[in-house]
Amino acid sequence: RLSQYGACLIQHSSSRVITACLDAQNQPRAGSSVTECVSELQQCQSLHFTAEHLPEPVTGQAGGMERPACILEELKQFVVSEAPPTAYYVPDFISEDEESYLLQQVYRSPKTKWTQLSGRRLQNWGGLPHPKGMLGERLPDWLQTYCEKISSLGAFSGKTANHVLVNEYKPGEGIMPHEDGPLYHPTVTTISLGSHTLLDFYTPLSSAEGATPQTEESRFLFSLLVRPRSLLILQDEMYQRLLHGIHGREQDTLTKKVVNLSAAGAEPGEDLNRSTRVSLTIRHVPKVIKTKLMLGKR
Ligand SMILES: O=C(O)CCC(=O)C(=O)O
Ligand SMILES: [Fe+2]
Repeated sequence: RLSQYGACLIQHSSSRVITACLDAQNQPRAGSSVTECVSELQQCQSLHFTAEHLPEPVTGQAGGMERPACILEELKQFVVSEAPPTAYYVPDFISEDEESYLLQQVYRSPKTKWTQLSGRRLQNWGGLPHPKGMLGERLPDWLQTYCEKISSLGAFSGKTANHVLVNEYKPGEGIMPHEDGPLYHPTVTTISLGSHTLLDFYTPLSSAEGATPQTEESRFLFSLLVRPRSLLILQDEMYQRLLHGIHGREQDTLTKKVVNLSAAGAEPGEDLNRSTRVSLTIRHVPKVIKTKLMLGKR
């Protein structure tokens, strides 16, 4: 379907919806043309079609006013309404069997895939994001499957995720407050394995001159409880403005500052002991330099 804005919405037989020429909020990007939409759709790694497959653009009053459905429709029930726009928390996104399988694959990877950092270790899959473009590397099937599954929810506006960071945190380990930055489509999706954690959110450092020095404590806003097997999706302000981090603790006491307690099936006052948590951070890097090895494949 083509709206008057030139946004494409393709409904697959499998009920997967793919869009092009939409912005991060899934609103039609003003002025996008049919040619642009076709070219964006062709870049969609899971799709192969040409302009012939597209219907004639809808013009005139009658059909023209209609807006394409938001592709995150089925996710709306999972919005964390107490957080700024937009966080989706999906408990039990994967089964226990899938969790064991994914952990098995993570620990089966060659030792050389791990990079030890202070406070965690990580595996990088898909290539190293770079301002000039990422030298794309084919993802292993066990990650590709989940990239496709999450992308089919519309998390990346019709694009398919092509980059995965695997982080491993032992109890007491964490990650400093940071932004994920501009090399990614502004959506981050995370599957948690093995243990819960609290993801903490912070206001950015004020750049105002003469502002009183801000501490991490004064910039802290709230936390999200992420349970094993859950999926977390962050976009809009949650991605673009706030910083996120994980405090290195061995135990978490849940307070009202954890804004998704009920969705995560927890109560204020509860204590949770951390064990080893492995997270899959799944994102889309728009700028990719295709290598010979990738051409003709995905
Ligand atoms: O482990 C997590 O959930 C967060 C990881 C993260 O923030 C990152 O890799 O950028
Ligand atoms: Fe991050």
